[in-house]
Amino acid sequence: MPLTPRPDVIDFLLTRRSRPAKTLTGPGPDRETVEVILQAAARTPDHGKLEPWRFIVLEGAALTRLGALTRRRGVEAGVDPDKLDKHAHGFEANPLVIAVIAAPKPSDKIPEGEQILSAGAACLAALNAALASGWGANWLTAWMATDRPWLREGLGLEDHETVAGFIHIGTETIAPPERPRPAMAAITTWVDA
Ligand SMILES: Cc1cc2nc3c(=O)[nH]c(=O)nc-3n(C[C@H](O)[C@H](O)[C@H](O)COP(=O)(O)O)c2cc1C
Repeated sequence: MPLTPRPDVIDFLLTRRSRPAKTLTGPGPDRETVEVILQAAARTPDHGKLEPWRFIVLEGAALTRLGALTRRRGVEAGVDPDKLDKHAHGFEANPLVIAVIAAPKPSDKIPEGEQILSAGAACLAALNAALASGWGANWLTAWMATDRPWLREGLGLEDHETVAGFIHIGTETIAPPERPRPAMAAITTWVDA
């Protein structure tokens, strides 16, 4: 028996569009909504059920603290000052950020690369759940996602952990124009023999 078609979901997937973090403002979603977004993120294909990801929800003073850390550590790390301002501003100006942590587990069977792919899938699921809940959202990384001193001081990550994505969530101020999408024929090969 075929699955029940969900044309509303297909329509969402074919029209979804991130909202740039720099265009988001407060308020952000309430806790109940964030919990639904996290549940959607955790319902992600995960080979071997290792749960190679976890979530850190950042709000209020935590975002102010991470903005200040980004400015301080970025200067130490030699990041371009204009870029640094953009990166810090993303924390300071957005009401809520979910850090999706890639936390690969030791396994003889599941390669670490597959575990990182699963963390990326969790990022997209969180992003799509936020958009589908009516919030502006953007998946960002930048240098902070892999900078050990930033990750240790900012989020208390262990050495094997990195940030697969910072999912910035807030209220949309302007709808972005559509951006060019791939020419499907150029990226698709049909093989029947
Ligand atoms: C892993 C990953 C990291 C990203 N990091 C950044 C980033 O640091 N800065 C940025 O401007 N866009 C970044 N992007 C791009 C945006 O999230 C997004 O692809 C773009 O805004 C268009 O999204 P849309 O296809 O949902 O409209 C990143 C995307 C991915 C998949």
